[in-house]
Amino acid sequence: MLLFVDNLTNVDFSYLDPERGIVGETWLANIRLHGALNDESMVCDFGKVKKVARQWLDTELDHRLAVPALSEQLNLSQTGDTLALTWWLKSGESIEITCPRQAIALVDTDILTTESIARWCETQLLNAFDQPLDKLDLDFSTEQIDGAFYHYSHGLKKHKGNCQRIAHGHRSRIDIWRDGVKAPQLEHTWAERWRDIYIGTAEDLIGQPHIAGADYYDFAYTSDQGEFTLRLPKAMCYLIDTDTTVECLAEHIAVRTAQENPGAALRIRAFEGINKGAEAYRGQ
Ligand SMILES: Nc1nc2c(c(=O)[nH]1)N=C([C@H](O)[C@H](O)COP(=O)(O)OP(=O)(O)OP(=O)(O)O)CN2
Repeated sequence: MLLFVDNLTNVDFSYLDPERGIVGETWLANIRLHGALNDESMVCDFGKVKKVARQWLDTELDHRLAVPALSEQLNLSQTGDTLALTWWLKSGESIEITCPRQAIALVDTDILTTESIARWCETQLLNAFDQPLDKLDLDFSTEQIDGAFYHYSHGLKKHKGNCQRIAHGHRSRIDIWRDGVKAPQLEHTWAERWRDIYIGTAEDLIGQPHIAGADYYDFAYTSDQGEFTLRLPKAMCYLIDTDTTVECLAEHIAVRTAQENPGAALRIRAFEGINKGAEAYRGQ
């Protein structure tokens, strides 16, 4: 018998890609369990399926940076609870991160895709259920977005929860109205500006080294979970003067769009992942 739960949960995280760098993602998880009926005539109680699978995904993938542990482009070392990694990009540039172990999902594959991450999750999720199952399938899908969206990564050092991790991210829709009319051109400007971007807070910038012909930004902060550092090519970053909560991002988009469109009445609706976000206004 096959049991399914669609839209089980969504995971907001980032992953390392050889060309795109750090990619912020929001994926919807769907699960299928194969097994015999128990004495309640169920493969597994839906309540238990949701609780076990959501808890595992929330702990092991959500708000982490997923790293392909078997890739030749990765150098990884662990000292105590601190992981240090260098990710070599196809361009020859690199990304360097040090952070607490809990901020990273080490996926035993050489390339990260929806499929390879799903297979990794399936193996471990099967063990998370304290009952025999013949098979467990997981698949990830993305939100259907007709208009513009961007993938961004960030870290909120003041957040008490897992958003303090320096490189977790989101796939987020952006809606903009100019003088009361939907403005796809302005939305696409932001989608392009924030395509696969790391949005950094200027006060977390501790250096701007020039290494082997490339310009980098160094970010660092200490938060409740420990010390975080991140070095990445300047071209993969966008600096803002505030924290990077979605409230601040909506406000930033409003300010810059107003500067670029003097006199326009603007309504900015910025999402963080799926179904949530913040609005900011100018000239209304
Ligand atoms: N008002 C705000 N609250 C939070 C913000 C924010 O910008 N403004 N940001 C975050 C984090 O960036 C986090 O990544 C948000 O992810 P989310 O998965 O939605 O957070 P939760 O864990 O609270 O939600 P789940 O439904 O459990 O996934 C947090 N808050």
